[in-house]
Amino acid sequence: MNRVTVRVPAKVNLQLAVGPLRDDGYHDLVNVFHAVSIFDEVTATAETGMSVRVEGDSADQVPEDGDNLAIRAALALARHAGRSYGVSLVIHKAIPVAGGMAGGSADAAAALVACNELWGLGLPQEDLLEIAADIGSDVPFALLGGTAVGTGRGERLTSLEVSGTFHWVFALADGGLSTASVYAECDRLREATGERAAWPRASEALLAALRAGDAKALGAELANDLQPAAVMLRRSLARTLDAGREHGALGSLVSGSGPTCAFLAESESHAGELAAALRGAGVAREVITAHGPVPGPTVVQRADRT
Ligand SMILES: C[C@@](CO)(OP(=O)(O)O)[C@H](O)COP(=O)(O)OP(=O)(O)OC[C@H]1O[C@@H](n2ccc(N)nc2=O)[C@H](O)[C@@H]1O
Ligand SMILES: Nc1ncnc2c1ncn2[C@@H]1O[C@H](COP(=O)(O)OP(=O)(O)O)[C@@H](O)[C@H]1O
Repeated sequence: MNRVTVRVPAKVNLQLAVGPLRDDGYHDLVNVFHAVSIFDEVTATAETGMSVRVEGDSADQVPEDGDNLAIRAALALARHAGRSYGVSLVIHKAIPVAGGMAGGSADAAAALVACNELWGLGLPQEDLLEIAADIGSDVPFALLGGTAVGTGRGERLTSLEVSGTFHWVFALADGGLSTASVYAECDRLREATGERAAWPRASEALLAALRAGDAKALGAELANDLQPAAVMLRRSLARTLDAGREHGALGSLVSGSGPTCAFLAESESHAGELAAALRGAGVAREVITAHGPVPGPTVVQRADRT
């Protein structure tokens, strides 16, 4: 077998509590991650060198060199194994780029899973999680999927118990936002307003809503400390969020560092109606529906190269 294809989901953050800036330039977080049914696919084929090609939505905005997070993941795995393996990676993108839905982290996680299998390494999840944390704060969750709370810079994970399925609408924006700039804007706003960053804590009400599968209660608890910063950097998001509330979303928030906005619906049919209303309101480049939680990276095809 010399070709493996892995499907990997996007995430939305249900709670993102941002603590003070640390000496290493990161922030301590309570980050409740939730994997949703928008998927990239990464195909890894055995080759002598390392290469990456990107196809699909906004492929032109993704680097096809050593800056690509999937290639960085493959290199880190080869280094961990102590061998100079090669691989050609083809990424089919559907997750919005620089949209606060961790598409790059998802591709890195998919590359770890695909190359672990392609190269016959058989490394346990524990080792992959450690390699993942060195690539980016969101990459460990991208390996795990489902719903989980991340502490530290988001890399220390505990899976959460969730009942049922939640139905979401995502409003995709034109262009992305840089994660580092949004954290920096959050610090700037706090300094300007004299607000002291509290030590981040998980919301018990949010965790209870997840356990109970109670969409209404979850909608009321959605919270993102990066939202004011994302809205400050992209003023049009305020109108997008308002439109979701006006059209009956149970809860609305910016996903992570944005600019994608997420709206929680009561049911699959409500999500369809809400999506149609948001399209009609003209407040987004594109509006899509999805559900969560979904599992992390999944091998969808193993084949011999033809
Ligand atoms: C905000 C979140 C929410 O899940 O993701 P996105 O919404 O961008 O996808 C994450 O915290 C992003 O995680 P990730 O995109 O992996 O960030 P990293 O590559 O580790 O860091 C990029 C930059 O973000 C800032 N950063 C990141 C994580 C953290 N806990 N504190 C930070 O201050 C730092 O400035 C860092 O240099
Ligand atoms: N495989 C990849 N997919 C998407 N972006 C990538 C990838 N590898 C590197 N990047 C870079 O990472 C940046 C942030 O990507 P992404 O993970 O999509 O957004 P976010 O951090 O907002 O969730 C992009 O602007 C791009 O330059």
